[in-house]
Parts: sequence; C-alpha cells; structure tokens
Amino acid sequence: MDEPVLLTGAGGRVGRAILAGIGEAYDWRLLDREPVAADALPDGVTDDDVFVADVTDDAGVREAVEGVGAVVHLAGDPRPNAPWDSVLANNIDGTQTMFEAAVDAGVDRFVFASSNHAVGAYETDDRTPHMYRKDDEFRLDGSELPRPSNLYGVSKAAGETLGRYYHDTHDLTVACVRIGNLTKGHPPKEYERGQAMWLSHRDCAHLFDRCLAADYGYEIVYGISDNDRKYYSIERAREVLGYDPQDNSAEYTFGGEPREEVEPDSA
Ligand SMILES: NC(=O)C1=CN([C@@H]2O[C@H](COP(=O)(O)OP(=O)(O)OC[C@H]3O[C@@H](n4cnc5c(N)ncnc54)[C@H](O)[C@@H]3O)[C@@H](O)[C@H]2O)C=CC1
Ligand SMILES: O=C1O[C@H](COP(=O)(O)O)[C@@H](O)[C@H](O)[C@H]1O
Repeated sequence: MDEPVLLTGAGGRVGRAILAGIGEAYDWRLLDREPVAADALPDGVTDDDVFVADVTDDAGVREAVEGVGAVVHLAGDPRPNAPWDSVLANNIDGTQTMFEAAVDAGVDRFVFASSNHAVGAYETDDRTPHMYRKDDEFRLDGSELPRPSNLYGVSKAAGETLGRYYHDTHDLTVACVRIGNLTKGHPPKEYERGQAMWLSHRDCAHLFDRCLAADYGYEIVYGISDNDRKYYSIERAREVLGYDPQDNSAEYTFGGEPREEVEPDSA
C-alpha cells in the first residue's frame, strides 16, 4: 500500500502486537486518546504521525484520516463487562465516527477489531466445556448471526453491521476480525476457552497484514491461531485473506509452558 495506514488504539495490546510484527511494512499514522509510548513507535514514525484524540471527536478523527489509504480500527473499550454508556460512546459512536470520516476522506479499506464476544452466547451450557476441546467438531465460521454474550459483544456486532452498511453504500472494503484472546508469548494459562481462541502476537500481526493486502469486499473472519482446540473456523481467513498462522496453543502445556521445554521427548 502506497498511502499511509491509520491505526487507532495504537498504544494498546493489539496495537502493539501489530506494530511489533509489521511496523516496518507500512507507512503508519497512529491515533490513541493516550500518548503512545516511544518504544511502541516503528522506525520512521514521528510526532507528526501520532494523533492524540478520542475516536468520538469528529474533528480530531477527520484530521488523522485525511490522506490515508486504510484504517485499522482497534480503539474502544475492550472490557467484556463494560457498561452500556462506555460501549455506546467508545465502541458504537466511535466506530461510526471512524467509518464516516473514512468514507468522506476517500479511504479504500477499513479493518475493524471485532470480538469473540459478538458470538459468545453460542457457548451454551449444553455445548460447554466440550466445545473447547480438540476432538469436538462444533465450529462457528463467520456466516452465523451475532449472538453476543454481553453489551460489549453487542457493540462489536454493531461495528460489524456498520461495516456492512459502509461497504454496501460506499464500496468501502471492510474486514471484521473477531479476535479471540491475545496474549504475549504463551496461550492463556489454565483456561480451556482461552486456549481454544488463543491468538499469538505474530499471528495477530500477520492476520492484520493480510487484511490490509488481500483482495475482498466485506468479510467477517475469526482471529485465532491454528489451535488444536478450536470452535472458530479459520478457513475463511485462509481462503480469502491468505492467513497462514504459525502458532498453536497445543504446543504449550495447560499451564502455559512450551511443551518442548518441559517434555523434550514429545517433539
Ligand atoms: N486483546 C484481546 O484479546 C481482544 C481485543 N479485542 C478488541 O481489540 C481492540 C483493542 O483491544 P486491546 O488492545 O486489547 O485493548 P487496550 O485497552 O489494550 O487498547 C485499547 C487502546 O484504545 C485506546 N482507546 C480506548 N478508547 C478510545 C477512544 N474512545 N478514543 C481513542 N482511543 C481509545 C486506549 O487508550 C488503548 O490504547 C478493542 O477494540 C478490543 O475490543 C477484541 C477481542 C479480543
Ligand atoms: O474481546 C475480548 O476478548 C478477550 C477474551 O475474552 P475473555 O472473556 O476470555 O477474557 C478479552 O481478554 C479481551 O479483553 C476482550 O477485549
């Protein structure tokens, strides 16, 4: 991509994983309501490329989005138990503000950080905990209706629907990534659900890279590593985006230790 890419929520966990992995691959512009730590800035990103603004601030957003070719929109309240007033402002209003500014500025592509919580209520009592285990065949593939597990999940389903609307009305290329559980270095410890939807940092960066580079129209994909335990299909991400994850929570013990270190003979 020749034009800059605007990354919102750049100072957070997902933003830092993306910048650590593909920080040198794009000409970044960063936006966050908090100053972004200097050690998170890729080489070549200067103060002029960093916008301290709230995504609900229309003027601040419009200044940041001017001249960019793509937006990766992560900023928002990530708490599954976030209250309605927060997700309404930060996640729904903020996302609509970003989409509207993007189409007005002639942006071509928008990548939206959705969540497993947009579909968390598929994890019914009769399916759990076996759906989190390797031999269970239940899969969500992105074509199912949202079924949120909380108001935060409702806000993510709303973001996906805003994406559909701006794709259909403005021909904006939109990818919604239902991110699983991002942790650094190892899968979530002693947490079956978390290990089934683990997204490693390198797979996260690679997946967002593919969302920025591949040819598609509107997509909902799951953002998890190639875990043996899984209840989200990654086939759509593989087929349409060319996603090729390298990590698998099965390479770690339930406590999060690399198996090759604690069980060298198992390799
Ligand atoms: N970390 C994870 O495992 C998952 C994350 N996500 C989504 O990915 C996105 C990023 O999540 P994390 O990096 O984990 O969260 P985080 O809390 O580490 O980072 C969010 C960043 O967005 C900024 N921000 C929040 N509200 C803002 C606003 N109104 N205007 C401007 N900046 C704002 C914060 O200052 C922070 O730097 C969120 O949308 C979250 O819902 C979805 C599923 C899983
Ligand atoms: O959407 C999100 O999901 C992850 C995983 O959910 P959890 O219920 O298993 O913790 C969460 O860690 C993250 O904060 C959230 O934004």
